Amino acid sequence: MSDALKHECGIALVRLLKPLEYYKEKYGTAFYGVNKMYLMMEKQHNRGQDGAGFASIKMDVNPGERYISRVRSNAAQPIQDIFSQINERINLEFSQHPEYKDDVAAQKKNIPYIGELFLGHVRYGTFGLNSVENVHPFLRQNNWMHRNLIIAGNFNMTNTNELFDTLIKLGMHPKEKADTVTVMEKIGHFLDDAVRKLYKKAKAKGLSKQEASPYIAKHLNVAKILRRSAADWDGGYAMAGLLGHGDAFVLRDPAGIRPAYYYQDDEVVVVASERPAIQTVFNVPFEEVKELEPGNAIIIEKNGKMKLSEILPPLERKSCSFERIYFSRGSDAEIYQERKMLGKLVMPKVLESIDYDTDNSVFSFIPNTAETSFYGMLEAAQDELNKQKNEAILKERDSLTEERLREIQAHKVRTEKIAIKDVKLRTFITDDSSRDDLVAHVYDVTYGVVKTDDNLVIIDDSIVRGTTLKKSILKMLDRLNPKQIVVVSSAPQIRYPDCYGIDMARLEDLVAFQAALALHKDRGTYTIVEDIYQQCKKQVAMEDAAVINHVKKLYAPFSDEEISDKIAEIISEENIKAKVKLIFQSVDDLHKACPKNLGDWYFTGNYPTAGGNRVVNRAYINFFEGNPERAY
Ligand SMILES: NC(=O)CC[C@H](N)C(=O)O
Repeated sequence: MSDALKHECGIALVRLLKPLEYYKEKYGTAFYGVNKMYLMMEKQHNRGQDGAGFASIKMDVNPGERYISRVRSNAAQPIQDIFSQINERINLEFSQHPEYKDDVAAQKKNIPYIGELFLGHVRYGTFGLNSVENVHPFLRQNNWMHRNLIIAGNFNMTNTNELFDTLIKLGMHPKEKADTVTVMEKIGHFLDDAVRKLYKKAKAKGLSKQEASPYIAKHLNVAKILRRSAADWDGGYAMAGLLGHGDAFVLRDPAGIRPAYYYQDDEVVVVASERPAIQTVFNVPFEEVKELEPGNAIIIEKNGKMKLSEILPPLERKSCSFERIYFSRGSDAEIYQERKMLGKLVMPKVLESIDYDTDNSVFSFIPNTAETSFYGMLEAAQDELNKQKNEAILKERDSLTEERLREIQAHKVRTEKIAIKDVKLRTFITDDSSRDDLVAHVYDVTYGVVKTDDNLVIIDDSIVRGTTLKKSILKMLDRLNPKQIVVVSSAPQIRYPDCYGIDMARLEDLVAFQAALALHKDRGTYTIVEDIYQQCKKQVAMEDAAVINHVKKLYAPFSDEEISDKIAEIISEENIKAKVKLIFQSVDDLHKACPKNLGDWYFTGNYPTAGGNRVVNRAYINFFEGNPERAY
C-alpha cells in the first residue's frame, strides 16, 4: 500500500483452561499466558500501530486481592512498550521476592498480569483521537466482581451517535463520547440488569448476600446479555469482552464484515482477528483454527466451558475483501493464494497495455504488501512468454537450428526490485506543503536496470488517495526514463467510503471520486453533482433501511477504463515524461480471487448494512457542503 491508510484493529483473547501450575510444569513458567499474548499481539501488529493494550484476570482470588490488571500505551512502539512495562514489573517482583520463583500460588497472589484470562488489542483508531484513553481494552469497574467489564474490539458502528443518544435516554451519563465506551456501556447496562434479576432470584431462594455472588456468576447468561446489547448495533465488529469473575466472549457482526478465528484444545481457548497468528503461536495446523460464524459469539464460561451461540440472525455474508487484499498478513494459506490470484487475473489487461512486449518490460512491485500479487502476476507473465515461445517454435519447426532454439529460449520475464520504501523519511515529514521534494523521496528507486524503450510495470495492492503515487512514486520511477509506466492495482477502484473499521470516511479524499468529478466537468455534465446532493438531502430524515446510495449515479455514465485514465491524468504531474497508464482489478475478478470474502462496498457502493447507505449519503452531503466532518 503506497497510500498511508489507517485501518483495522486486532484482538487476541486467551483463556487458560488448566491451573497455572500445569503450565509451570509443562512449559517452565506460569507466565505462559502472558508470553503467548505477547506473541499473539506481535503477530498481528500489522492491524494497529496507534496503540496497544493488555488486560488480564486472575480467577478465584480472595476479597481485597487485585485480580484485574491492565496496561495500555500509545507510544511509538506500543506493543513493545506495554510488554516491557509488564516485564519490568514482573522482574521487579521476582528480584524483591526470590522466594516466588517456584511458588506459583505466591506468584498468582502477588504479581500482576499473571492470570488465566487475557485480552489484548492493537489499535488503529477510527473514532476519536489517539490519546491513551482511547486505547483498548476499556474497563468498567465495580465492586461486584461479575459487574466488571473489559472490552476491546475491532469495529466501527455506523450509528455510534444514535447508540450514544439511546444511553442518554436510558438515563445514563457516559463520561466520554468514544465509540468503545458507548458499546461497553450498552453491554454494561444489560449486564447490570441481568445481575439485578439474578440477585433477586438468589434472595428468593433464601441465599445470603455473600452466597448470591457465586450464584450470579454461575447463572449469568452472556448470550442473552449480548443479544439485548447488540440488537441495534449497525456496523462491522469483532467485539471481545471479559467479565470480572472470568466469563469471556467474542461477538462477530451478522454480515461477517470483521474477521474472527478461534482454536480450542484441552489447555487453551484462543480467539484472534487472524488465523495465522493462532497457527504460529500455538503451532496448530490450518484446519484446526475455525472461523467464528457471522452473528455468532464464542462464549467461554468461567468454568472453562466453551460454546458457540447465535446472537443475531446472520445477514448475507459480506466479509471485507480488503482483509484479503491488504490488511491481513499474507502468511495465511488462503490469503496467500488469493493475493497471487489477484496478480494473475489482472495480467491480461497488463499484457495488452504493453502490447505483449515482454522483452521490453520490467515487472516490479510496491513494497511490501503487493509482493504476493506480484508473484501471481509473474506466473501469468511467464505463461504468456511460454506461449510466445511455443508459437515461435511451432512456426519455425521445419527450419529450427539449435542456435535459433537457444535464442528463442533465452527470452525471460524481466523482474527487478525497483521501488524501495524509506520508511524513516515518512516519520520525519510533516504536512507542510513546502516539503514536496522530501516527500518525493519517501520512495527511492534502483538505477541502471530500466532502458529508455522499456515499459515499467509496477503493482500496488490498492490506490486510495493516489497522493503517494503522485508525489513520490511516479516522480521517482520517471527518473529511470521508461517509455511507459503501468501502475497496476490488485484492488478495484475505491469509490465509496468505508464505515466498518477502515479509516476512510471522506469521499473527496478518494482519487476515483475526484476522477468522476473531473470527467463530469470535462463533459459539461457537472450539474449532476448538485442533483445528487439534492437527492441525498431528501434522505437525511429517512429511516436507514429506506436510504438509497445515490452516489452510484455519479459513476454510472463512465466505464471503469475512463475513470482509470482520468486517475492516471490526476496523479501524473506535467513534468512526468513517461506515458502513465493505470490498470485496476475488476470487481468480478476480485470475487473470483477471494470467493469467501465478497464484501465490496468501497468498490461497488453496495453496503451490507442499512447504516452504510446513510453513511455514504452523509459523506456526499459533507463533500458538497465543504464540511470536513466525518460521515459517522
Ligand atoms: N479499527 C478499529 O477497529 C477501531 C476500533 C474503534 N472504533 C476505535 O476507534 O478505537
